[in-house]
Amino acid sequence: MRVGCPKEIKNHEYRVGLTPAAVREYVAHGHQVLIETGAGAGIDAADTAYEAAGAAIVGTAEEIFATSDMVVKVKEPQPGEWAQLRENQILYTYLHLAPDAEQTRGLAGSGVTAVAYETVTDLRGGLPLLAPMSEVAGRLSVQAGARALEKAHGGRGVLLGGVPGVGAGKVAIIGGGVVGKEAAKMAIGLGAIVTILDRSIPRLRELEDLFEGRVMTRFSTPTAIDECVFDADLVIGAVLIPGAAAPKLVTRAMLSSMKKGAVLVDVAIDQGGCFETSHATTHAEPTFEVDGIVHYCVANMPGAVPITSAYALNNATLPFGLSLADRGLDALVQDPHLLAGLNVHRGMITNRAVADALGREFTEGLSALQG
Ligand SMILES: NC(=O)C1=CN([C@@H]2O[C@H](COP(=O)(O)OP(=O)(O)OC[C@H]3O[C@@H](n4cnc5c(N)ncnc54)[C@H](O)[C@@H]3O)[C@@H](O)[C@H]2O)C=CC1
Ligand SMILES: CC(=O)C(=O)O
Ligand SMILES: [Mg+2]
Repeated sequence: MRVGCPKEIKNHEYRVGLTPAAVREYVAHGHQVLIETGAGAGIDAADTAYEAAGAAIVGTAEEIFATSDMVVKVKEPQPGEWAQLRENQILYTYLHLAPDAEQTRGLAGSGVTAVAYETVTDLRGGLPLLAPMSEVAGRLSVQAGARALEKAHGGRGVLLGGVPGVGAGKVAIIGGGVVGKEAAKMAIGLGAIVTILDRSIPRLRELEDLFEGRVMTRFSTPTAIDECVFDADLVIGAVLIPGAAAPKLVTRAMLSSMKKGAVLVDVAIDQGGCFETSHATTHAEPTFEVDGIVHYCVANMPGAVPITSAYALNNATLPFGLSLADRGLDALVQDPHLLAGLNVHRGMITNRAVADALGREFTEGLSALQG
C-alpha cells in the first residue's frame, strides 16, 4: 500500500502522523511511504531522517492526498484538506466528529474511509489511541492552568502550591479518567488541594487507592460540581462519553458563584467542551474571559510538546496502522477494536454516538463495509 503523511497545518500543531521509526516499520512490511517535506520539523526529524528510514519525500500535501491509499495524520482535516480526500482511500487520524457537523459532512461527502484514533478500543474497555495524548493533555492542563492563574495572564494571582504559612490553591478535576488522573498527579506534585469528580464509583475507588488520601473524590452530581466549582481556583474539565459530544456540566450561571479570576481548563473541548461557556481556542490565543473567569480551551494541547507527544502517539497508532496498511479494509472486518474506530465510510456514519449527536443516520460498520 502507498501510505502518505502530510505536514500538520492546524494552529501551532507540531506533531506528525509518522515518525521515522514508524516509517521504517511500514517499509519493512513492504509499503511505500510518502512524507511531505518538513513534516517532521517540529520533532527535529529532518527529511534526511525519513529518507534513511525508507520514505520518499514529496513537495506538497496535494501530492500526498492525491496518490496515497492511506493518509496518516494527527489532527482532523482542516478546511481544504477534506476536499482532497476520496473514495477507496483510508484516513487514519483524530477526528472528534460529534461536535463538528461541518467536518462530518466534508468527510462523508468525500467518500473516504475515516478511522478515528479516539474511538479505537482495547480489550479492557480503554481507548488506546486516545490515552497517550490524554496523558500529555492531563499533565499539561495543570501547567496551563497554573500559568493562567498568574495575575498578568488574567488569573486571580494564586500559586497552586502556596508557600509555608499561606494555603495552597484548590483544584477541581471533573472526570477522573486518563486526563483526570494525570492532572491530579501534577496538581498534587505542585502541592495543590485536589478533588476529583466522576460518575463511576469503581473509578473513584481506584483513584482513592492510587492517591492514598492525597485527593478527595466526589461522585459527580450537579450539586457536587456546584460546590467544588464555587470553591476552586482551577477547574479542569476532563469528562468523556466515547464518541459523543461532551455533556455541559458547568453552566454560565455557575460562573457567577466562582472566585473572580479563577481558571477553567476545558480539556474536553475537542469533544465540544464540558463548560457551557467554552469555545475552542488555539495555542496562539489560548485563553478568553467570561464573567471574570479565565477559560483555556485549546483543542490540540499535546501539539505544544511534539517531541514528547508525537512519539507517544506513534507508539500507540503503529500496530493498528500497520494492520490497516497490510490488510486494507479487511483489517477493520477482522478486528472489532479497530472497527470501533471506523466513523465514516463511503458517506455512511458508522459511529452511533457521532450519528446521534449530529442527528444523522447510523450504519453498522460491518454492514457499511460489506454493503
Ligand atoms: N484538548 C486536547 O488537546 C485533548 C483533549 N482530550 C480529551 O479529554 C477528554 C477526556 O479524555 P480521557 O481522560 O482520555 O477519557 P476517559 O474515558 O479516560 O475518562 C473520562 C472520564 O469521564 C468520566 N465522566 C463521564 N461523565 C461524567 C460526568 N458527568 N461527571 C464526571 N465524570 C464523568 C468517565 O467516568 C471517565 O472516568 C476527552 O474529550 C478527550 O478527547 C484528550 C487529549 C488531548
Ligand atoms: C486527542 C487530541 O485531540 C489531540 O491529541 O490533539
Ligand atoms: Mg475539531
